[in-house]
Amino acid sequence: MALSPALLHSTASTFHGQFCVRLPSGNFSCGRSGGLSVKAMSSVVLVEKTEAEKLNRLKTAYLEKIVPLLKEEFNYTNIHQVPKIEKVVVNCGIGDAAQNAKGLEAALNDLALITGQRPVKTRAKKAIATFKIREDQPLGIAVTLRGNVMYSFLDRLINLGLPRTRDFQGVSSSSFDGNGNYSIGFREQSVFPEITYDVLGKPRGMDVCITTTASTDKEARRLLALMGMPFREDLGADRTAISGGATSRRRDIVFVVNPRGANGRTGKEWNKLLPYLRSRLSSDCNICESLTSGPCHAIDITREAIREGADAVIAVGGDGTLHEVVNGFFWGGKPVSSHDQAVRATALGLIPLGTGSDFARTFGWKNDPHDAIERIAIGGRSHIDVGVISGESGEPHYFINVADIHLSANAGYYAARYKKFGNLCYVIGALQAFLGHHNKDLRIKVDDGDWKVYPQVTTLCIGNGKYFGGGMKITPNAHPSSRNFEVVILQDFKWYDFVLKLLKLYNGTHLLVKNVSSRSACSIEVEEIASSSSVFVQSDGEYLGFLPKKFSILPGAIEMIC
Ligand SMILES: Nc1ncnc2c1ncn2[C@@H]1O[C@H](COP(=O)(O)OP(=O)(O)OP(=O)(O)O)[C@@H](O)[C@H]1O
Repeated sequence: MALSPALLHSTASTFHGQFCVRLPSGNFSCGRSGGLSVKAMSSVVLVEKTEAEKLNRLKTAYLEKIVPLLKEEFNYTNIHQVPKIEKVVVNCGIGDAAQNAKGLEAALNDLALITGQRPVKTRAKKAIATFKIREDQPLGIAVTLRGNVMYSFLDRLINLGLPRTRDFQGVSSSSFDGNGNYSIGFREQSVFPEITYDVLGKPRGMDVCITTTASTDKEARRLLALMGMPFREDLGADRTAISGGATSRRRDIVFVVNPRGANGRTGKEWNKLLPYLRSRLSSDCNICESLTSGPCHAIDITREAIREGADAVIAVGGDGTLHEVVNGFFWGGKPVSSHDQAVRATALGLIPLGTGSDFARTFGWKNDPHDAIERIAIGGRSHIDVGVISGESGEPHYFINVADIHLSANAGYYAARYKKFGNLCYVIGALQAFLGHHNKDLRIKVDDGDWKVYPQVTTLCIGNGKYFGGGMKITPNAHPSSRNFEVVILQDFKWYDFVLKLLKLYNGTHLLVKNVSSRSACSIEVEEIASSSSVFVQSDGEYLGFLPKKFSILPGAIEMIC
């Protein structure tokens, strides 16, 4: 089951959503500036208009962070398909309402204090003599919340009410109604800080029904979990800090740092970044820093971290470091798993600090490590696809961004020698690769189709991500959560074609150019027609040997911190 980190964190002391309430008696209960202001004067409760119009922080988190996450996770094509909370109905049954007018009034005031909106009385539809109920007799109270008042209530319910519940073990995932609506019952309303003991009348239970626009319970559960709803299953297996102080667990995060990345810049940037990273993450996370000692060391560090049950392994460096960390997620053709079956799957994270850092570009991530740290702090996860390459012999090899064959692979090989020139290294590498380059006839089999001959192939790229070569948008329609690759083949290109079409290659409009073809595929096999063992293959910018090779997609193989 996908586990669900909350996107908001708060404790009672840091919470800013409390109401400022004037009680019927004329006393004020505690409130803060910045919270939603509610007046409860002589039985009339009003949310001040200016306050009600302010954007609630849960609503902001929903719009800015949760909507994109859900859109990607459930592959919604339209923003209107993303589920949202439509309304929250809070109701409270009062059996003795007819005999106890004061009790009814007290319950009305309590619910008004908690929700910020005046409840209505719910009445009997018909008389039942056995229970001494007359028609139209008040039996309870209810309030329907929408908009900002609803978000404000939900925020306090999740971050204050639930964690203050006695012996709280998390809420049940089975209380969905099959149509994406969720209900929770409370034994006492005193879990809300607005109800002080001297104000508290008779302890009363209440039911909260959350109506969402989700069409399935799974989507609704994910929506609520991202809002911070502490589901019991997540608490059991989750090492993530769930919002609300009482239930927080610390995450173990392993940072795999390549100090030699970007010609040594990664190591220097990392040292500057560490104090900020510690101050931002150490309240919720155990931070483990692991510097690589040489090529392939990141693979071993990652495997070890996953076996030890790390919540996330973060690659700090370029695409080469990310590539090694991704390979560390697998061993002997299978995913590596933790010794402890109860912990959630280890997520992959990235602080892009390399020369090209092309994988990050697919997600539109800026080259700002502070943004990356923020993503790690929030901890939102998405399943992403991974490519697997198998050859004639040896272990399968994994890639996350782009695998490519022939000219571009040669260019990458040469570019590695000129990393000190930054992104210019790819241009120098490409020029050098052209010296002595010959286009090759290749035989290609896509998915379960027939083998076909592609004459004069200059380069063939298999994209899980969109970019390579320091920002060249080579497979513009690829996306790591699409469950397939985009394969782009350039045929019969001369060196001057690259010069003339360079701009198109960088901005991703080259697919319309003559001798360029593109298609999606879940697997592709490539071999030379006249075997010369000279057609070079690289994956994520790393050397991988020669053809023949088979490339297959592993849909949703890794959870990535996005
Ligand atoms: N301690 C180390 N000393 C030397 N090389 C290392 C060390 N640790 C890792 N490496 C190697 O450095 C290579 C390049 O690292 P990385 O991808 O992080 O930087 P980059 O090449 O500058 O960035 P990009 O790949 O995004 O262009 C990797 O292939 C990795 O094997």
